[in-house]
Amino acid sequence: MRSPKDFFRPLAVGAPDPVREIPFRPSRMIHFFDPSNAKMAAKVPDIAGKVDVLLGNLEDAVQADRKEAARAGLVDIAKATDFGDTQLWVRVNSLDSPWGLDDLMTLVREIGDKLDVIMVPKVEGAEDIHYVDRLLAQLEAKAGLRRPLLVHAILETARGVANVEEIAGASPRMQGLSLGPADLAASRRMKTTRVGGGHPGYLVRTDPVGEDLNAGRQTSQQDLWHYTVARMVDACAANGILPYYGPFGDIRDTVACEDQFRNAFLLGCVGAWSLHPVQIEIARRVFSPEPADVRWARKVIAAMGDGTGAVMIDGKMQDDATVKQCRVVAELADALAARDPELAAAYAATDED
Ligand SMILES: CC(=O)SCCNC(=O)CCNC(=O)[C@H](O)C(C)(C)COP(=O)(O)OP(=O)(O)OC[C@H]1O[C@@H](n2cnc3c(N)ncnc32)[C@H](O)[C@@H]1OP(=O)(O)O
Ligand SMILES: O=CC(=O)O
Ligand SMILES: [Mg+2]
Repeated sequence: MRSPKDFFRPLAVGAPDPVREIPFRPSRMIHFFDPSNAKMAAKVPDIAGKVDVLLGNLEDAVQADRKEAARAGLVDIAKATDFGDTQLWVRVNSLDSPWGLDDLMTLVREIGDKLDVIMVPKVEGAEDIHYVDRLLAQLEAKAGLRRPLLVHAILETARGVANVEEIAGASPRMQGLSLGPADLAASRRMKTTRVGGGHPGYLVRTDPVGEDLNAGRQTSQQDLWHYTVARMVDACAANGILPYYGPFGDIRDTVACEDQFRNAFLLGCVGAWSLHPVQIEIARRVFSPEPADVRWARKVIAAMGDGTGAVMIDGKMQDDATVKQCRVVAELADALAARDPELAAAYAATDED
C-alpha cells in the first residue's frame, strides 16, 4: 500500500505533480464520437461548441478492424481543432485488449497536451488504476507534459462494483466514475438486452384484493440501476471525485432517456453520456438545475445568514442541513452559468422576479 505521504509525488522522474483536488468543470454531457467515422468526425468542430465534453471513443462500438484508424483519427482531429474551453476526453480500449497499451502510448505522446481525461473501461479494482497511474507518469515524463492527465473509470463489471470505493480512491488522478449498464448487465448475468434504462418486467405489485390474484392489483416498474448509481455516488463523494450516469441506448426514446438522466441527477450525478446529437440537449436540460430551484436555493442561503439555526420560509423549516443542500444547487448553477450564457440569463432572470 502507498503511504499517504507519497500520494502527491509524481510516479516517474520528470512527470508533473499530481493534482490535490479534482477541479469541478461542467461536464453535463460527455459526447461520444467515433474518430474513424468520417461523417461524425466532420461534425466535431460544430459539436465541440455545443457540449461540455467531447470524447473520442476507441473502445466498444468501434469495429476491430477500425481501431487503428480511430486512434489515428483522434490524433488528427485533436491536432487540427481548437476546442476552446470544451474538454477533450478519450475512451481507450480495455487494459486486456490488443489495443489498450498502444492507445495510451500514442495518445499521450501525440496529443497529451490536448487531452483532459482518459476514460478506462472495464476497471475491476484498484490494481488497474495503479497500472494506468504509473504508466501515465512514465509517458507524461517522456512527452514533457506539464499537467497531469486525469483518469475516469467505467463501472461495468460485477468485480468493479464490489471494489468501487477502492477504485475511486486509487490515485490522485481519479476524476470520476461512469455507470456502464450494458457491460455491467452482461457481467452480472442480468437478463436484459438493452443499454441502460428500465425493464417492464422489473416491478412490484400491490397485495391481492380478494380471491382473484389478478384483479385490481397495481404494479410499478422499479429502477434496475438504483443500487449501483447510489453506491457509485457515495464512493465518488467520499473520495472527492465526480459520478456520471453512462449511456442510454434507445436513441429514439428521448422521454425515457430524460427520465434516466434525471434520476441520476437527483441522486448526485453531474452528467451522462450522449451517444447521438439528440441526447446533447436532454443532458444540458437535465443536469442544469431548474431556474426556480436556483432561486429557492439562493433565497434560503440569504435567509439563513451564517448558515446556522432554523427559520421558516413559505411554511418549510430551513436549517443547517437544508442550507447545505441549497449551496450544492447554487454553486452548481454558478459554475454552469459561467460556461453557459443562456443559463446565466435564465438564472439572472429568476433573481429579478
Ligand atoms: C455500451 C457503450 O459502450 S455506449 C458507447 C459506445 N457507443 C457509441 O459511442 C455510439 C455512438 N453513436 C453512434 O454510433 C450513432 O449515433 C448510432 C450508430 C447510434 C446511430 O447513428 P446513425 O444511424 O447514423 O444515426 P442518425 O442517422 O440518426 O444520425 C444523424 C446524423 O448524426 C450523425 N451522428 C450520429 N451520432 C453521432 C455522434 N455520436 N456524434 C456526431 N454525429 C453523430 C450521423 O453521422 C448522421 O450524420 P448525417 O446527417 O451527416 O448523415
Ligand atoms: O460502456 C458502457 C456500457 O454500458 O457498457
Ligand atoms: Mg461498456
